Amino acid sequence: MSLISKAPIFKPFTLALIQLGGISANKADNLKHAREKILKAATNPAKPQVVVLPECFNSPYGHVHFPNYAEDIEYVPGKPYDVAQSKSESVKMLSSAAKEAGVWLIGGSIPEREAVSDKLYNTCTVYNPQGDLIAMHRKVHLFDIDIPGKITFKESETLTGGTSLNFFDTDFARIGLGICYDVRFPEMAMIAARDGCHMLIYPGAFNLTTGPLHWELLQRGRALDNQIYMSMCSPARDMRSNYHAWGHSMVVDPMGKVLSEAGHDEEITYTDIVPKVFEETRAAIPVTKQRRFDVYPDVSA
Ligand SMILES: O=C(O)CCC(=O)C(=O)O
Repeated sequence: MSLISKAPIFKPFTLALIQLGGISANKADNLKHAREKILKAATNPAKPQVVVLPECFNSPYGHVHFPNYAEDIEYVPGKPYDVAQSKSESVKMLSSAAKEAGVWLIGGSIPEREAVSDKLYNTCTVYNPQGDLIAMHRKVHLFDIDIPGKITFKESETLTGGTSLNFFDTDFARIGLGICYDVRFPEMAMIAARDGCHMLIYPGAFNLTTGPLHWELLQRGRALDNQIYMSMCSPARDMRSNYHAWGHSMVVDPMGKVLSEAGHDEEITYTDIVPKVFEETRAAIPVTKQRRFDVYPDVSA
């Protein structure tokens, strides 16, 4: 018997992705700018219920920066969290912005330092419209790649990978969390879908080598494999910074159709998420009921 609680009934909602620009070495400026954009998104006539920030929104992206920007969050899943006592200035800002905006807020990601172990993580925190911190995801798969002559990146120089898969329930959907490179691991998305998630939302920051080839393909793949909504939110591209993000924040429906795509500058996109497409896709192409676990020896139902 599954220990996972029953997912909420899927109802329509609107999703805002903040493709944040101007991320600098000044954390206070980054937090101020992110806050302004959250409030701007929430007051748009589209009236989004969920607002998302990109990966590493409060610091420049790079393993050398993580130790200098890391914050102590001390969130224990399932336990109430007292934001007023938090040592994290980013958590305080995100909580107050979610409350003021009255939205569910997926707070991109920030470098986190776990005080007890002194380990660093790339961490996403989630807030309800009352400003409570209600979920957290530490990037599980670290971005360690080496494409000769193009890009070498090694998050594991300073970061540790998370050890849990995470989702949260709103009053209109169950939403699974991941961060950027996590999208390359179909097992993670498959487990989230089988745990009842209606949508996956991953803050991310692809680059100019893998972005053009893989950003859309991976999201459409995860969406179609699992007949689920999928979205990734990137920072805007800044050619003056050391890391050039791909941009193109995106939402894909369960048929694999791209519903919205940003360019590469700062922009907020608004997308309506409609349960009908989720239900119709699963009824028309019933792969979720046709799996042959009897012939997949390494995977169990
Ligand atoms: O997988 C990729 O190509 C990019 C991943 C990435 O940028 C990240 O994990 O931050």
